[in-house]
Amino acid sequence: MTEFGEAKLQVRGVDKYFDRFHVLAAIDLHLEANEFVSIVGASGCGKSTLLNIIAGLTPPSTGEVLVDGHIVRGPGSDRGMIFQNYSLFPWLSVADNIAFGLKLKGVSRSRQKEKIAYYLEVVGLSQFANAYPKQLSGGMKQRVAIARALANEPEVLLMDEPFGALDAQTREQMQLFLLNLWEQTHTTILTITHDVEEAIFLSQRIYIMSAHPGRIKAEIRVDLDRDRDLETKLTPKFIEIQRQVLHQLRQ
Ligand SMILES: Nc1ncnc2c1ncn2[C@@H]1O[C@H](COP(=O)(O)OP(=O)(O)OP(=O)(O)O)[C@@H](O)[C@H]1O
Repeated sequence: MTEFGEAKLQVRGVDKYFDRFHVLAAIDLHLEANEFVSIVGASGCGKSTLLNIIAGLTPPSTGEVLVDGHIVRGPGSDRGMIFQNYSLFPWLSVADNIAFGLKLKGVSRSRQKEKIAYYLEVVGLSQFANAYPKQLSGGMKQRVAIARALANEPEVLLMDEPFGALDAQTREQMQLFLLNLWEQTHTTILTITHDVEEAIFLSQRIYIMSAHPGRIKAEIRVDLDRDRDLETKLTPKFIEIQRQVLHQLRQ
C-alpha cells in the first residue's frame, strides 16, 4: 500500500546481479493508476534492466514487482512493452501487427476488426491498415507499435527509450502525440529515457537513477498543468524543474 492506496505498479526491494556484477540495488518505486512516470539516468545505470524486470523478461535477484497487487512471474498481457527499435513484424501488415496479440488471446475476428479500426484511429493511421512496416516512417512505425500494445489493453504501458531512434523534430511530434494519447486513454505509463526535457514534458513524476550499482536517488514531482504544449518547455517553471533534475543527475 502507498499513501494513495494500492498502487497499479510496485517495485519492492529489487536487486539485480549479472554473475557478480551488481547492476541494481534496493529499487523501490510505484505508479498510481493513470500516472505517467519516467525514469532518467545515465547510460549504463541499469534502466533497461529495471524495465525488463518489470516486464517479466528478466527475473530480479531479490525483491518483487507487483501489478494490481499480483506478483509478476514472467511476461504478461497486463504489461505492454514498447522498444526503441519498433519491433514490428516486417512480414505482417499494420492491421495484422496490431491484431497479433489479439489472435494469440483468441479474440473473435469481428472484435479484432473493431479493435484494429479503433486503435488505428487513436494513433491517426487509419489509412495505413494495409501498409507494411517498411513503407512507414520511424514515427509511424512507433505509433503502430503503440497501437499494438494498447490493443491488448495492458494495465501498464512500459516504454524503453521509445523515441530514441527518431530525429529531433519527429521526436517532439511524438511527444505531443503520446501526451494526447495518454489524455485520451488514461493508460498508466512508465518510460525510461536519458532525455531530461522529454521526461519532464511527458511525466507527472520522475525517478532519477544513479549508477554502479543503479539506485533510485531522487524523485521529482513535475508540477506543471496537464495541458502542455511545446511552448511549455520554455516556461520558467519547466526550466526550474529541468535545473533540479540535472542537478540531481550531476551530483
Ligand atoms: N544480460 C546481461 N549480462 C551481463 N551484464 C548485463 C546484461 N544486461 C545488462 N548488463 C550490464 O548492466 C549494466 C546496465 O545495463 P542497462 O542496459 O540496463 O543500462 P541502461 O541504463 O539501460 O543503459 P542505456 O541507457 O545505455 O541503454 C551495463 O553495465 C550492462 O553492460
